[in-house]
Amino acid sequence: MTDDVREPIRVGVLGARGRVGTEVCRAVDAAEDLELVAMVDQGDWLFNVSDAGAQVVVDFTTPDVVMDNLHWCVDQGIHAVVGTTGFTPQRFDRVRSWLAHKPEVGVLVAPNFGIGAVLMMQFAARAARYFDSVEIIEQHHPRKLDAPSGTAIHTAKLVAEARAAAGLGAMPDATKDEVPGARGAEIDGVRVHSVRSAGLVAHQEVLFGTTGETLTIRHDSLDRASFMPGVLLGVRSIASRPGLTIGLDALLED
Ligand SMILES: NC(=O)C1=CN([C@@H]2O[C@H](COP(=O)(O)OP(=O)(O)OC[C@H]3O[C@@H](n4cnc5c(N)ncnc54)[C@H](OP(=O)(O)O)[C@@H]3O)[C@@H](O)[C@H]2O)C=CC1
Ligand SMILES: O=C(O)C1=N[C@H](C(=O)O)C[C@H](O)C1
Repeated sequence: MTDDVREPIRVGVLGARGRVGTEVCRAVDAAEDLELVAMVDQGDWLFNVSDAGAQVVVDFTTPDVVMDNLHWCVDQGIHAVVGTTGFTPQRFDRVRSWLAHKPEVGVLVAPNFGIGAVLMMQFAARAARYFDSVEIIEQHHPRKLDAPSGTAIHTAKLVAEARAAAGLGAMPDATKDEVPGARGAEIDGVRVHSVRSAGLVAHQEVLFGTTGETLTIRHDSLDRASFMPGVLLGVRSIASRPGLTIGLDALLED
């Protein structure tokens, strides 16, 4: 009989002193099958991560530094689980080009690691074909750097794809006179409204309307602990998923 005792996965955290990074360090530290080997924040030496033998990096930093971090991880052959926002189709293409030289490396970029948020996006995509109108209202804490949120942008893209596949055209809207910004930002033809207020964490409503009825799909992250089951799932899965994975959806179906 052999003992099936696996070595813990060695994890480095980038953005370790940030709001989410702090929570990630706590969650990794508390997991018996994971070992927190490096905590790196602004001004720290990135090579601490490779020196510590990290197998997986978790990045919750800022949109302006995440690409350099990710490029470094791929070059080092370290898998990456990324929650930082700011990803565009062009950025994803760059990540794919780096991975072409390191086909064994896995990178997961998820706009939202909350399981409820993933379901909210899936439900919104499913509902989209049945409604003439849809608008997204995202609400976040006031220290957030980007607007709209990555989750709102991703939701808008999913909804727009579903509407296009169903042959739906432009949404009804008679607005002629508009104070700039009053109708929100337009992402792939979907209006997105961003609220920033003290007291909030991360919240989103997708509001659908058609003749005589509306449907509101709402998700609330009331605590950053809500992102941790998704982050840990990513950390445990990414080594067996070489290449680029976008969104948590595929991992939830494994
Ligand atoms: N996908 C998801 O589920 C979620 C994604 N997010 C996203 O994660 C990101 C971080 O959010 P949040 O934790 O609230 O932000 P914070 O500003 O609290 O944390 C970011 C941290 O990264 C640090 N940092 C800056 N540059 C570097 C660098 N080069 N190397 C390492 N660390 C660095 C910052 O330091 P300093 O403050 O000194 O600049 C800060 O401590 C955002 O893009 C946010 O939208 C957030 C929640 C969930
Ligand atoms: O900055 C945040 O807080 C969050 N960022 C992500 C986003 O932009 O969608 C995920 C979540 O909304 C929290």
